[in-house]
Amino acid sequence: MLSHAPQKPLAITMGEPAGVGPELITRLWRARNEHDLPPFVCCGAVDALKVYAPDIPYELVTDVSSVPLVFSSALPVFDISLQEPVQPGTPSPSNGKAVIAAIDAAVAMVLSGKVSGIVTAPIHKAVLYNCGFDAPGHTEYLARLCGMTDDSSVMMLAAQNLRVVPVTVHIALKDVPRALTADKIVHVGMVTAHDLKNRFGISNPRIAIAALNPHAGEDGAMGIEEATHIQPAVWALRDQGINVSKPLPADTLFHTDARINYDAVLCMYHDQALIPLKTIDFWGGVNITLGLPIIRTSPDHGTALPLAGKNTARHDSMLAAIKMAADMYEKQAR
Ligand SMILES: NC(=O)c1ccc[n+]([C@@H]2O[C@H](COP(=O)([O-])OP(=O)(O)OC[C@H]3O[C@@H](n4cnc5c(N)ncnc54)[C@H](O)[C@@H]3O)[C@@H](O)[C@H]2O)c1
Ligand SMILES: N[C@H](C(=O)O)[C@H](O)COP(=O)(O)O
Repeated sequence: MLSHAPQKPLAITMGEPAGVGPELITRLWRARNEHDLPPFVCCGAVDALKVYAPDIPYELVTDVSSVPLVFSSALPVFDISLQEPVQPGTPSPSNGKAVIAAIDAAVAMVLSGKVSGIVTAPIHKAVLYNCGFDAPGHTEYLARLCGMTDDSSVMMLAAQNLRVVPVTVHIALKDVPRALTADKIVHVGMVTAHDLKNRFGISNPRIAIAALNPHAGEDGAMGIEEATHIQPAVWALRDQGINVSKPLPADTLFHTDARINYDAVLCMYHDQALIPLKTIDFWGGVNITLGLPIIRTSPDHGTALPLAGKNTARHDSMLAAIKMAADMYEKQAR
């Protein structure tokens, strides 16, 4: 790890302590040299980490500037106490506040320039909702912590040869048509084009637009949203110089040859985007929040509660999320 010694660290939030997050963080600290990982600090409860990896050295840090030095010999932890002991696989609502506090701490570190970006381990959303967390997920909560409105950040998931951006995210399917306004599609398209240029180095991003309805509405016979909202958004984005397609039938957008034609697809709802992505590369997929003044990545999987503590959960996606955050920071610093 000497090659990374002077590098600004990343902050990794522990996520749900009863899920697979803490186990993956400790496992990747052990494998830091094998994967040539940049230094990172875990924002979370050292007691949770010890449940999964009692045998590794930990060092509690309050001053993040020590992290690069500590990292080679111990896992640096910005410790946040839990209310209750961790039982792998069984989240405790009493620990919800600590889960949120870990995210708050990591964001404070990145906003003050002490870390280069944040990687978030998965949270158990239903548990957090029950203890007062009123954002749908990290994506919106991070916007709020950055002083922006919830709907200003944009979710993108990236895997090998595919990037998908859901325009509507964590809402019931029945509410999608109402939520899908031309303004929203334009906002998501503008943020996506901007960040593909500035954070991913794609000078003229090609953005495919998925239709909402079968056969892109079949001239109105199978739905009108293409004509009323999606096509007007396409015109508005083109007026801004953004390279977007017309609304395309979603069923033929994701096969191998189709994927060559674009750098990202704007999808109209959560599963239209995430099913192809997680089918093509569940293990390697990374969730990135666009539109923020900070770098944030995350594995594309959730808490996988039944696997927690068994040491069988795969770490590929968490590893890819760490590497992507480091790459994004390097690109930005150039
Ligand atoms: N970024 C996030 O915080 C985030 C992302 C997705 C889901 N979640 C939350 O996670 C919870 C569970 O959601 P879910 O069941 O839909 O998705 P999940 O990803 O936790 O699990 C889906 C399936 O994939 C498997 N899986 C997940 N991660 C794995 C890994 N690392 N290795 C091997 N197998 C793995 C699980 O065992 C399960 O069969 C929900 O509360 C959801 O809100 C959080
Ligand atoms: N929609 C994502 C998924 O299913 O993988 C996930 O819930 C991420 O949400 P946040 O990153 O906003 O927590």
